[in-house]
Amino acid sequence: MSRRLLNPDTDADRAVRDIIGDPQISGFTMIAGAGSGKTTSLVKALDAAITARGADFLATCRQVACVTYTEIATQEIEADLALNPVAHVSTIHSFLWSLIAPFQNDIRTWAASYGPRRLRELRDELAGLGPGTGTKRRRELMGKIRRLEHGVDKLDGVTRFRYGVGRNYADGVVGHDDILKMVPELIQTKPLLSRIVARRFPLVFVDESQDTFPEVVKCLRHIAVQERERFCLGFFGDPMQRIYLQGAGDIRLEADWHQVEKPENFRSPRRVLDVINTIRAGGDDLVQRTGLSADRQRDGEVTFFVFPADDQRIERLNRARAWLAARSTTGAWQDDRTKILVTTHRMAARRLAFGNLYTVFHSSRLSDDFDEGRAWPLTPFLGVLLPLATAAIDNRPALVPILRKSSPLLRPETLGQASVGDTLTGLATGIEELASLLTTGGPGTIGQALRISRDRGLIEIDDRLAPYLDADTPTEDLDELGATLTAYLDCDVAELAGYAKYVGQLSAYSTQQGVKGTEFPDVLVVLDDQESTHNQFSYDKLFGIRPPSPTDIKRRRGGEETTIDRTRRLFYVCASRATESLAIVLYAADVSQATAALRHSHLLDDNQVVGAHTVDTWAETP
Ligand SMILES: Nc1ncnc2c1ncn2[C@@H]1O[C@H](COP(=O)(O)OP(=O)(O)OP(=O)(O)O)[C@@H](O)[C@H]1O
Repeated sequence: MSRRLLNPDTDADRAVRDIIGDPQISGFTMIAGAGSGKTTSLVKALDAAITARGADFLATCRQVACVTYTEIATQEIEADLALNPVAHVSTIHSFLWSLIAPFQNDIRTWAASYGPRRLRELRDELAGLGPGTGTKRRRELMGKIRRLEHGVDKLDGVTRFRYGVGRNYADGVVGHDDILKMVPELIQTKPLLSRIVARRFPLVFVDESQDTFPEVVKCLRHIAVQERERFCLGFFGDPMQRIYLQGAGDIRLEADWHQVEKPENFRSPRRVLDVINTIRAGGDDLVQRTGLSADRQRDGEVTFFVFPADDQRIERLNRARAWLAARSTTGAWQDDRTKILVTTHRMAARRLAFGNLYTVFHSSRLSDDFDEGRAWPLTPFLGVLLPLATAAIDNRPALVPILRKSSPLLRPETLGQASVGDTLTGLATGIEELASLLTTGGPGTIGQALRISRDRGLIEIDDRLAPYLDADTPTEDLDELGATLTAYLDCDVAELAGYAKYVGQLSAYSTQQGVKGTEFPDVLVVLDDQESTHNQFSYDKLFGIRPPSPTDIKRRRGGEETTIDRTRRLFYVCASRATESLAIVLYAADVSQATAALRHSHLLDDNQVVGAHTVDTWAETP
């Protein structure tokens, strides 16, 4: 049985079980604070549905659907349910695609109508570009228009549509953005589709409902209203944890829907709970109390640091961690249990020493792929060369399976061309050279590592990169990709290790937006407006260190969301991830002003503020 299912039932769990067994109720919301066990209740609701109706569902090809926000959340919930086939757990995009994929003609008709609509928008945007807009944006738009025109022309010839990240109608690929528009539009205009969805998935539960796209919420609501007695829809979420601007936030109740309360917090120790209740108080009036029995509830540790926003940021953060570890009474702040939350990937890149790689890819079209660890120029390192270098040192038997997949010398058609002994000796030499370059962190460039790998037959170089590997490649007149690749090849190999750890989620660093839904024993939140340069958020404004801008004031007066609201929610998500110890590090232009502002915020009531002097000098104290 899974960890989540082992938790005792709460009143909310019992209420949900009653609701999903009652055909008169077509929906419910469980809107509750951080750590209240919403995901736990969701898993219990799925389990209850499987127990009550699983055999019937299996016999009639029906399932209970659970819609998650991330792929990781999908895997966790599937594991909680031991991959039970009655549950259909998937991200929102996959779920929507599974609803529409059988209706290929409807997809074609929709694309034939949407394509020209989108083309008009793109052409209008291109025509409206001012003389100040760079050629890059102009070219991008022209490329998009060309591809879409071609795609619309080829729609009739597509035999089967499939779902991919980027739209490519000519190849039958319906993109991420299409799915979010197409499925809600089709469901709301074709009554038969609502009926078919309700027939196939009589129960649909949505996790993280606050960040679900409003159009998706609307279309699920439409099914619940149309198919009232055959369908039940449950939303689990917390508006205070909305991270994405386009999220639905609050969910309005239909007349027959129930609101299930869940007032407890099962995650945060006492001091952390006080802090998150204080953060939340500025946004709404939800106050959580602990759901843990007295013998399970701990005090926890909360520490605030205020440091000057100077060039000692990284060193001081390391000193603060060492200082915390030396003082913790619970064994907190060891490397393997600490999570450090920064606002941008760039901040993590600097701290994990891959700042140059970051800069190179962030001035290119591959920036999103870089952040997500799937930029094609780096794939040889992540997939083959770094694992080879590691295996060369401590796991030599692992070398052969890797090489079998990567080395052109070990393909059946090439194997006969040289003696096996010579081939293996050549590969072994290549691995030694590569490992010594990569594991000692150079000195050497990425280009050097790739040349060794190519010349020794460890890998084949991608055709798009190959021309740039040789010294005589002209460096003038490079296009954007050429400039990126040339700069990439010049980066130091030492940068690869930190990058691989970061994208493999093996480092202590995460972005603040990326940790929603998770929890860690020790959480250190870095608040640094200057370094993050993220204009969506401002901790200085949240704490009153900087005044709100005229736009903030105007928006607040108009009842619209401000930077301060967004930042409060982000801060709430971060602080509520800690199960034992929480540290907040605020970097400030004026330390005494920032300390005074923190005191004013009541966050410090029970907690101490530590300054730079303390962490700079403590190690010297005998
Ligand atoms: N009934 C319960 N009794 C004891 N512990 C529980 C109970 N329900 C949940 N927990 C524990 O509380 C923690 C938070 O649970 P969960 O992740 O389900 O909350 P959540 O509301 O989805 O969190 P968040 O919205 O902050 O991501 C987990 O460690 C979970 O095991």
